[in-house]
Amino acid sequence: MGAPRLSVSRLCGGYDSVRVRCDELGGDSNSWMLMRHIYKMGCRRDAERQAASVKVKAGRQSLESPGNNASPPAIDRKTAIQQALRDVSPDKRSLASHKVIRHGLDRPLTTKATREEARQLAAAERFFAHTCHFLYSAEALRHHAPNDHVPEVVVLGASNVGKSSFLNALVGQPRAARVSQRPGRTTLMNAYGVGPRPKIPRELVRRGTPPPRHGLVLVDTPGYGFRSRAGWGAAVLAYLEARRMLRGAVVLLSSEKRLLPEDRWLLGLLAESNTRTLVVLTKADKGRNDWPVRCSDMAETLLEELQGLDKAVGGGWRAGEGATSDVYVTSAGMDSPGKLGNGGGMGGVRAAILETAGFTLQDKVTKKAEAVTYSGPVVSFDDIQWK
Ligand SMILES: Nc1nc2c(ncn2[C@@H]2O[C@H](COP(=O)(O)OP(=O)(O)OP(=O)(O)O)[C@@H](O)[C@H]2O)c(=O)[nH]1
Ligand SMILES: [Mg+2]
Repeated sequence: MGAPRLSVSRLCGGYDSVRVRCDELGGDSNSWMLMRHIYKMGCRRDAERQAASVKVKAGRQSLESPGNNASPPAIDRKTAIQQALRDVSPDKRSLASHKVIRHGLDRPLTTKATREEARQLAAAERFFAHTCHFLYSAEALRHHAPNDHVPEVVVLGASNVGKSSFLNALVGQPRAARVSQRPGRTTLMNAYGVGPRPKIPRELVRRGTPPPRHGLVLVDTPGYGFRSRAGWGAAVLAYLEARRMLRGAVVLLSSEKRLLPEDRWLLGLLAESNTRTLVVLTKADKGRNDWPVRCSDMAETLLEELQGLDKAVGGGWRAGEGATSDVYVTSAGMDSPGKLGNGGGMGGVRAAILETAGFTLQDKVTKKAEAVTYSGPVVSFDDIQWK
C-alpha cells in the first residue's frame, strides 16, 4: 500500500484555511479536515482574524454590557435596534436614496457610511460602471469557460427572489440578465464580465485563449425551490465544489418572505465548504412602509442562523480577510434604468462584493496579492512545519 495521501480539494475563502478530504487515511471518504495553518500561510491571517473577532466582540459588548467611564451608557440590543430604526425613514420611497443599508452583529440597521467607506463606495461604483458583458451560459460544470485568473462571485437564491434583477442593478444595465415575474426564468448558469481589464502578463494566459477583458466574473444561477429545475443541485453544487477561481457567494433572500429550509441548507453548505458568503435581503420596497423593522427582524434571524452555522463548522467561516458579518438590504427593482443607480443599498453591496472577491478598495480598486495556491505534495497535519 502506498503512503497515505490527502487531497486538497480547493483553496477557498480567505486562503486562511484549507479543507482536506480524508481519502486514504482510513477515514470516512466523505469527511473533511479543516487545516487552519499550512506551511508558509497562516500567521498574518491569524492575527487579522483575531483582530476582526476582537472588533466584533468589542462592538457587541458596547451594546450588551456596561462599558468603562468613556463608553456610552449600556443599553440592551433590542433598545439599540429600536433607537437605530428611529433614524431610518420608514417611507419606502426613501430606500432609493440610500447607497448602503446593512445590519450587523455590532451595529443595528444603518444607512450611514463613514468618510472612508464613502471613498470605497465611490471606488466600487467606478469599477462597476465599466460596461458589463455576457460571457457564456453553462448547464453543467464542464460547460464553464476556463478561468485561471479572474475572481468569480456566484449569485444564489430561491427562484424569483430577484437574482437577475440584482445583477442588473449591480452593473447598472437593466437588460444584462433576463428578468421575469414568473419563477424559473433563469435556467442556466450565466456568467458576466464586470469591471476594467485586469493586467495579466501575456505569458500567464492560457495558449489559444484571449486575455480576460474584465476584472471580475459574476455568475447568475437558476433559483431553487418553486418551479426550479430538478438538475439545479447537481450543476451548482459541482460548480461550488470545484471552480478554482470562485472567491465568494452572494446569497439572496426575499425580505417579504421567511427563511426557507432550502435557504438554511444552502447556507449550511457554504459554511461547510468555507466559501465566503455575503447575505443580501432583496425586495425591501415590497409591502407596507415598515421596511426598516421588517428587514431588521429578518437580518437578526439570519445573523443568529449564520452564527450557529459558523460555530457548527468550528468557527472562522464568517471572519477573516475580505469577509463581512453584515446582512445587506436592497431594493434592486427600484434602481433607475439607464444609469448606475445607487439607490436601494446597491452601493454597499458593490463594495462588499469586491472585498469578498479579494480586491482592496481605496481611491482605486486593486487586486490583493493572493497566497500561492498550494498544489504540491500534501503533507499530513503532523508534518506541517510551523512558523
Ligand atoms: N418590488 C421589487 N421587485 C423586484 C425586486 N427585485 C426583483 N423584483 C421582481 O421580482 C421578479 C423576479 O425577479 P428576477 O430577477 O427574475 O428573479 P430571479 O431570482 O432571477 O428568478 P429566477 O431566474 O426565476 O430564479 C421580477 O418581477 C422582478 O421585477 C425588488 O427589489 N423590488
Ligand atoms: Mg433569474
